[in-house]
Amino acid sequence: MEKISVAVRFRPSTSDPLPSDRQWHLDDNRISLHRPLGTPNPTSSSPSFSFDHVFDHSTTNSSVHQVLTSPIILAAVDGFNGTVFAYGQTSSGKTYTMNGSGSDPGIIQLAVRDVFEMIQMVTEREFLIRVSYMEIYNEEINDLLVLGNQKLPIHESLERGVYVAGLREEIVNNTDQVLELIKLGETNRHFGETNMNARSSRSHTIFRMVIESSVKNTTSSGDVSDTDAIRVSVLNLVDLAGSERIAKTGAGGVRLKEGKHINKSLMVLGNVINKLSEGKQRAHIPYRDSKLTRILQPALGGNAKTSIICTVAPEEVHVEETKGTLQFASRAKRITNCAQVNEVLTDAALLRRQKLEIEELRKKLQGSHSEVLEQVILKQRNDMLKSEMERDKLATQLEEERKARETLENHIKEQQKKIENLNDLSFSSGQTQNSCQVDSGEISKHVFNGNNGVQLDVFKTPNFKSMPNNFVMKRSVYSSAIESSPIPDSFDSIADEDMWLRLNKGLTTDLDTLDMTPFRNNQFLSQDASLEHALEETSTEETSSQEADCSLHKQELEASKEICAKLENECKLLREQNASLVQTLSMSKENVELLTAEKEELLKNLNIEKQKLKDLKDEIRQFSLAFAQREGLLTSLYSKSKAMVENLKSCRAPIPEILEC
Ligand SMILES: Nc1ncnc2c1ncn2[C@@H]1O[C@H](COP(=O)(O)OP(=O)(O)OP(=O)(O)O)[C@@H](O)[C@H]1O
Repeated sequence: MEKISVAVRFRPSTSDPLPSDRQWHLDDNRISLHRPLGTPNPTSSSPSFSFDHVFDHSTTNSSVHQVLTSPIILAAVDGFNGTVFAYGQTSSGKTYTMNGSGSDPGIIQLAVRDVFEMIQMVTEREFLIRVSYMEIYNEEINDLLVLGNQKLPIHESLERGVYVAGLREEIVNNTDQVLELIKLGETNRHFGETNMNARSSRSHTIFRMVIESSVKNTTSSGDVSDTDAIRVSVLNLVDLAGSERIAKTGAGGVRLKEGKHINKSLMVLGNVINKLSEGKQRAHIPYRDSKLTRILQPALGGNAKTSIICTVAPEEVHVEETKGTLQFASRAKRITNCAQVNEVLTDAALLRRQKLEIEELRKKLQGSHSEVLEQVILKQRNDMLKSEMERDKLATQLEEERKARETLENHIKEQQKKIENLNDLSFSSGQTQNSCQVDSGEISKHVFNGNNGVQLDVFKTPNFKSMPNNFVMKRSVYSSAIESSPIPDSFDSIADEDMWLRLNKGLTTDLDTLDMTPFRNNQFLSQDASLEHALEETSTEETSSQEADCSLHKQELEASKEICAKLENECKLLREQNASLVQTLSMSKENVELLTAEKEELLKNLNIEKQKLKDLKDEIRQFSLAFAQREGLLTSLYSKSKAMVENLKSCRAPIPEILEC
């Protein structure tokens, strides 16, 4: 952000001051109006003013340029827009300042010379300079370089901003070429004689230089960098028509009409300056109220470095107009512009940058796609591992269940066997009981008969051999009953039952190996029968309990079978899931391969495009150079031809046919 630079320039007086005259006093950069005898005028209507620069009547154009406009020219060569305009009442020296005289070249000439000198010094860039020259006459835009190219419209576009459509732009290569064009433009410009100025500008003129530059030898790597950008800056050098009082200028007819247009457009300029000087954000600035302000819009509060030279007449007769100019200048001083280097991209560079952007986006897209794929694959792998672990766990559970089932089955088998055995035992014990009853009858019969032979039969060891298993069971029950049996009277050679029990407690022994007393034997037999009965009862209880156990185990087995079936189903599902995951994984891999192939193909195409672009750019550069040369030649030929025609006309010599054509 920078303020507009404002200078005030006093032209030399055209008449000697009278003693009664108020006079402008210049002190450094301050201006104040003094009464006769040099005392400052104390009235508030004539305050003192200060500006960036104040030039007195003796200052040359060259000095003004040095101080005020030279920095703007330098900035324009660097790519900043620049505008210098001269503002002031009629006959105050605007045209003199901008166009100069034979001995004192004006700002325009000096600026043109500076531009070419400066671009010579910038060796690392190549420049293309175009110039145009237009006037706003009676609120119409005319091309000063092409006769008849008049009433040009103002257009606006995003790329070019506000521009005059159809305005001729000449490509120029040196100062002389430009000066020739300016001379040509001057001949087409509207001047008129008024009471105030014998050669009064009746139009606002805008001499414009468009300075384009790019870095020489741009990189061939195809990378887009700052070197691909082209700087395009516009330098406007404006000579405004002067505000005038009709009474003073004595204008009438055409001059009056011109004067009205001039004053109106200057008033709009004043309004724009006023609004801008207020510094209100978002305030409406009436740029569109005149063609002048519309064209100068970037220079007024926009993207440009701007200097205003306010020219004033020192004579007492013009004091009010001078005050008005100084007030205008004071307001303009408050305006802030925001200049920046204007860089544009060539079509080729734009295309290249866009291609790169697309490529970057594509890479990002592919990157993100492959990242997503990788994540999917990772997730699938994790899922697969999880399901495998679950499957293993389930398989282990299944195995355990199987083992448990087998154990249960074995247990059940054992239980069943036991039940069968118990059944057998109860059956056998029934038989044994019967046989015992028969034996005891026989015994009693034999005992009562007193038959020794029979006695021998009676003392025969009972036959338990047919149920050895049952005997073990019987023995255990039997042992508990024996604990309370009385001690036998005599032991002799017969083994005592208690002794036997004490000695053989819990052991399976064949009773056939023992000798027993007949009484004891008999007692044993009767005890045995009761024991058999107890045993039968016990085994019935045990059987029923074991049957209950068995049914419980059966239920458990059924439940276990169900769990097994469930687990098998889950296992099957997991296997299926696993298979589908493997399939998805392989599909993802295929996708990745396809994308990689596509990417490679795109890269190949991109390289081909890059090469094409490079070739195209070379062609464009060559064409531009050839075009510039051709334009230069044509312009100089045109200027020369025109000069010859003028010469011939002045000599009244017949015009050669070739030139007439
Ligand atoms: N600084 C100066 N030194 C010498 N002569 C000057 C100076 N300024 C102006 N003059 C002379 O004053 C006269 C009027 O100047 P000029 O035509 O430049 O005024 P102007 O402001 O352009 O007027 P208009 O608005 O009518 O075109 C001219 O003859 C010019 O040579």
